[in-house]
Amino acid sequence: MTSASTETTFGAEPGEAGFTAGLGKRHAHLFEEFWEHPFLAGLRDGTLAKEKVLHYVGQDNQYLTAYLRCYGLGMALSPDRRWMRHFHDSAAFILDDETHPHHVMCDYAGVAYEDAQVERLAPTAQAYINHMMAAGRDSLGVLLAALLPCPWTYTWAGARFLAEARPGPEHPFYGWWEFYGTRATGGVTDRLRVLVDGLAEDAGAAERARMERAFEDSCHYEIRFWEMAWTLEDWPLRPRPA
Ligand SMILES: Cc1ncc(CN)c(N)n1
Repeated sequence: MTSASTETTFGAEPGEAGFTAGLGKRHAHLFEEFWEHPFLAGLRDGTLAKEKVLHYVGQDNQYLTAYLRCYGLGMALSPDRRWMRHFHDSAAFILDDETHPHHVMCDYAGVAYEDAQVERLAPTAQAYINHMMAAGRDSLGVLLAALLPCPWTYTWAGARFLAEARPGPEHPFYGWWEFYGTRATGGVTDRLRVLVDGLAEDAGAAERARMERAFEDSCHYEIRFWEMAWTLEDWPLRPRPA
């Protein structure tokens, strides 16, 4: 990508005819599946079992740590300082702001944030992380396409729930929905979409196809991440004969 096109892709709104708009249309069914998953339904109606919430928080903290490492890969692939500024600011958002939804969940479960942390990754969280890290060994476009469903699915669901249900502060997960559903957090998705659109414009057909596959796989992983928390997924061993 040239620095001239970098200039035009920072800070704008994603276009309706851009690459990511097409991704959103072609993979809309995955967003719906994400929305309908019982874990997210439980976040909507406030009935989630506390142990599922805590399983999610422990795994998600590790996931976001790995996501930050992917920003490090992005930093290494950055063609100029504007891109570096993007990764720097995005990392600060995760480190300083995105701990808030986890605190909301820990309050719900009545457990201190520090006590909700785990070291061992569940299979699905590990697989999602491996997928993002592999994308970081491809190109900046493939990396960012793999990273895009993370903010996009959550901010899309957050805005939808706030608009449809208008939850109040008495809702047990109000702070979680409020965080992901506000326009400020939605801006994270918009900025990333603009960057991916710019990279896709400059990419050849083969790279664009890898970008789409990386995006689609991450959408699947987002749904599986709910499933991991819902089923308390671990590394089970089959019972061995005595
Ligand atoms: C797995 C996952 N995906 C997305 C988000 C929202 N950034 C998150 N916290 N965790």
